[in-house]
Amino acid sequence: MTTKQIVREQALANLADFSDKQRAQFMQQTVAKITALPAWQAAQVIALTLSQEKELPTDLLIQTALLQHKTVVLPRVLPKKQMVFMTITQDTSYEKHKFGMLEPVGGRVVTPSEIDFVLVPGLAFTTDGQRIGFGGGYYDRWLPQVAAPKIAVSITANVFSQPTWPIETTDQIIDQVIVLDEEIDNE
Ligand SMILES: Nc1nc2c(c(=O)[nH]1)N(C=O)[C@@H](CNc1ccc(C(=O)N[C@@H](CCC(=O)O)C(=O)O)cc1)CN2
Ligand SMILES: Nc1ncnc2c1ncn2[C@@H]1O[C@H](COP(=O)(O)OP(=O)(O)OP(=O)(O)O)[C@@H](O)[C@H]1O
Repeated sequence: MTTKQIVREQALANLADFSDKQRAQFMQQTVAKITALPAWQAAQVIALTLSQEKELPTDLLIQTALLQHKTVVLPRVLPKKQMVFMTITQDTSYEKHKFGMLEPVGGRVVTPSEIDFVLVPGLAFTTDGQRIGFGGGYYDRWLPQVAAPKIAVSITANVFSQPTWPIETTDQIIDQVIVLDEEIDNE
C-alpha cells in the first residue's frame, strides 16, 4: 500500500511520457469513445473540464459537444473546496485561477440536478471506479449532489485492478473508466 500522493506523482509521470502526436490521438479517441456512449447521446447538459497541461486533452470533446448543440458546463472553484458549473459558448473567455487552471468568465450557473453527464477528471483509477485527482477533494465533495452518469478517461498505465492506495470514506466511485489505446506510432 502506498499513499495517494505517490500514486498521483507516478500517474503524472506516466502522462508526461507521451508525444504531442500521441496526445492528439488520445484526444480523438476520447471523442470517439465518449460520444459513442448512449448516456452521452441522451444527455443535453454535459459537465466537462478544460484540461490543464498534463491532463488528457478535452478541447476537441468540448468543441464536439457544442457542435452537437449540447449545453456545456465547466467548473469554477469556490472557497471551502466547492465548485460551481457555468455554461459556456464558443465566445466564452477564460481567466487563469491562482491555482493554475483556466476558468470560464460569465455564463449561467447550473445546478447539479440539471446535469445529464459528467466527465470526471482524474489521474489514476481502478477498473471498478475508484479515483485519484489532483488532491483538492473538489469532485469528492461535488459528485454526491449529482445523479447523472460519471465517466472518466485514462491511459492504461494509470488504471489498476485494485487500489494501491488507502481508500477514504469521502472518495466517490465513478460509473465507468474509458481506457485509451496507445496506438503504434508509424512515423
Ligand atoms: N482541468 C481541470 N479542472 C479542474 C479540476 C481538474 O482536476 N482538472 N478540478 C478537480 O478537482 C478542480 C480544481 N482542482 C484543483 C485541485 C488542486 C489544486 C491545487 O493546486 N491545490 C494546491 C493549493 C491548494 C490551496 O492553496 O488551498 C495544493 O493542493 O497544493 C488546484 C485545483 C476544478 N477544475
Ligand atoms: N466530502 C468531503 N468532506 C470533507 N473532506 C473531504 C471530502 N472529500 C474529500 N475530502 C478530503 O479532501 C482531501 C483531498 O481528497 P482526495 O485526495 O481524495 O482528492 P482528489 O480526489 O485527488 O481530488 P479532486 O476531487 O479535487 O480531483 C482529503 O484530505 C479528503 O479527506
